Amino acid sequence: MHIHHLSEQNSVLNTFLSEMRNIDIQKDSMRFRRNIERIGEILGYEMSKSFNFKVATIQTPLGDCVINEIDNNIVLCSILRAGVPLHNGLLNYFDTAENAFISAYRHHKHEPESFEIIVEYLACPSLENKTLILADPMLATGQSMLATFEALQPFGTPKEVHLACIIGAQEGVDFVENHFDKNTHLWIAAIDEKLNNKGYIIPGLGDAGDLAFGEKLQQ
Ligand SMILES: O=P(O)(O)OC[C@H]1O[C@H](OP(=O)(O)OP(=O)(O)O)[C@H](O)[C@@H]1O
Ligand SMILES: O=c1cc[nH]c(=O)[nH]1
Ligand SMILES: [Mg+2]
Repeated sequence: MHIHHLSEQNSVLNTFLSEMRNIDIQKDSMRFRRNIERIGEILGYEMSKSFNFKVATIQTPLGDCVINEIDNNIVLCSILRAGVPLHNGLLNYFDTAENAFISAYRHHKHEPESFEIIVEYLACPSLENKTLILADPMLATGQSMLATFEALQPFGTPKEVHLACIIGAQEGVDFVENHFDKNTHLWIAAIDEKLNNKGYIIPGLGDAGDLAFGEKLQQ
């Protein structure tokens, strides 16, 4: 797996990450969503450098201009709920991408420490020979990412796969590295130390879906 750990290099990305983690600033859900979206834009920009480009000639008002254009057919798939603002950020830059949505949520069974991943909703175009971007801000155990990828198998074989995340636990990064093809790219803003016994990333930021959209009742 090609791991691109973006906060290894200092940039304005650190400001957005810091605001998302900050227990006071993260209470502003509009800013929290906007920071996810802004990081989505940064992930998209960095990812685009690995795409294929083709030479094209466009006309300006003053003459012909030869430029390199992205030559990938992109399908952007995000995992509900917290993936929605990340999806929007990526779509701000890949504005002609096709789109897929999938629900994958943790269903806590009897003990709070144990959960299973439930996939219920899936809307997806053909993935055959396309560039698939799987977007989810949090990569904790990595199980949602893998469950999503497996649920997408009937829609075709993508030419390349990119995982777009904001914060991952080292354990989740290792998990996707072990379960995805070695040519897969992981674009991730920060890699944190560990998971706690409820599967939350430490230090992480808390529950990204709840911070973005409010707390939900457990089913
Ligand atoms: O790597 P994993 O251990 O699978 O955990 C990561 C998942 O947890 C979060 O979603 P959550 O289940 O909280 O749903 P939500 O976005 O609706 O809050 C997050 O957005 C990922 O989808
Ligand atoms: O730390 C975590 C783990 C999973 N999902 C979140 O939103 N946060
Ligand atoms: Mg959540």
